[in-house]
Amino acid sequence: MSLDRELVSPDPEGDEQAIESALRPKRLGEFIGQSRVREQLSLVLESAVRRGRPPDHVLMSGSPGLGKTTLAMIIAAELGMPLRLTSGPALERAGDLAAILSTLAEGEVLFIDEIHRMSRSAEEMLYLAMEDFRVDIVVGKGPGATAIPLEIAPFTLVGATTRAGLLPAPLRDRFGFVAHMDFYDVAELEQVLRRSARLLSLELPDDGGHEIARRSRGTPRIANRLLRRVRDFAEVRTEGVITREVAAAALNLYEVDAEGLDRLDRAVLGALLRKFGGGPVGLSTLAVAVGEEPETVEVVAEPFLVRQGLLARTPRGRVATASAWTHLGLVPPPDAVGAAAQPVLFDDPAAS
Ligand SMILES: Nc1ncnc2c1ncn2[C@@H]1O[C@H](COP(=O)(O)OP(=O)(O)OP(=O)(O)O)[C@@H](O)[C@H]1O
Repeated sequence: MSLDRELVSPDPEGDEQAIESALRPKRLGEFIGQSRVREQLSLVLESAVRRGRPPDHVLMSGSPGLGKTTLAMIIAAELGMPLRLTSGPALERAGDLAAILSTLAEGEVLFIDEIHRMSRSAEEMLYLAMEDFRVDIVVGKGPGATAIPLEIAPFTLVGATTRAGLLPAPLRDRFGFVAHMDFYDVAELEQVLRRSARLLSLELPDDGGHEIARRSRGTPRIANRLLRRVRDFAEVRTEGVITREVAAAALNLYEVDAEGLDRLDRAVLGALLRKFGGGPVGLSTLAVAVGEEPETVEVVAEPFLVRQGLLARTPRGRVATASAWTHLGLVPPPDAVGAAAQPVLFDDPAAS
């Protein structure tokens, strides 16, 4: 079945997950943006194919929805190898990982999403597997425990993390290629949207695409999601064409503002300004104030707010910039961090 038919029949509204996966680019040539990562990766892959050997292990870091899973699938496709998917939280015990590693075929690509959330014992097993293609199976407990070495087939590990800083150095150092995925610019997101609109048979004039792209928080997954919400609006309330006005009206309805900030972003900024006078405030306190987990605030909201120059991470805690005050229609205090000032970008545990 062609991709178009798969998407338009019999029930295209039925399964958003299926649509999202159908919209994934399948080969490196279709992958939009991240030009440096694409070029570097294509060299790594091509030389591996020429040598007939699995390429070095690949680590990808970046915010959620920037295309890490998509790229892992592309790596396997470009190598012509199967892909096995798992995630850090699923590898609670070393045995969970051993069960996967011992059944990998030669050259297979193993993708571990959220690799920073793997258990310590699984992590230690992975060191040996990555380096020597071997695992030690421990039999028995206490002083009588014995490690039985088990050869595994040479494979390529692709790890993805939203928080590269949390990966222990011994693990990070075992990756031969590290790809830092950045937020996409508006023109790149317009390209993503044009491609998705074509696959979904939607009419998306350039001005409509531009309006959705600039509200997509630099993230393809959000661009595709907003496109689906705007499509709903266009189909129900208008003739179906996604003009700039239609896109703006739909996104206002879904509480995505002109800069792309959503409810969580505005809640974080609102709490920072109204409850803490613009900061500095620690991450955990801020998270409690908005009723979210610290990790959600830190991984989902903050990177975009920092990039937009609305929030700064400082050694003393999170601070709102002057632009944050104006964005929420408030008057910045005279000592607010200037919007032009460079935010201090580092994570200080003392500030959390
Ligand atoms: N470069 C790209 N070009 C076109 N579409 C893309 C690109 N990157 C991502 N997408 C789209 O965005 C969606 C999300 O991508 P993906 O699931 O790979 O992100 P992710 O970084 O793995 O996110 P998470 O870490 O939250 O799982 C995909 O369905 C895909 O269609």
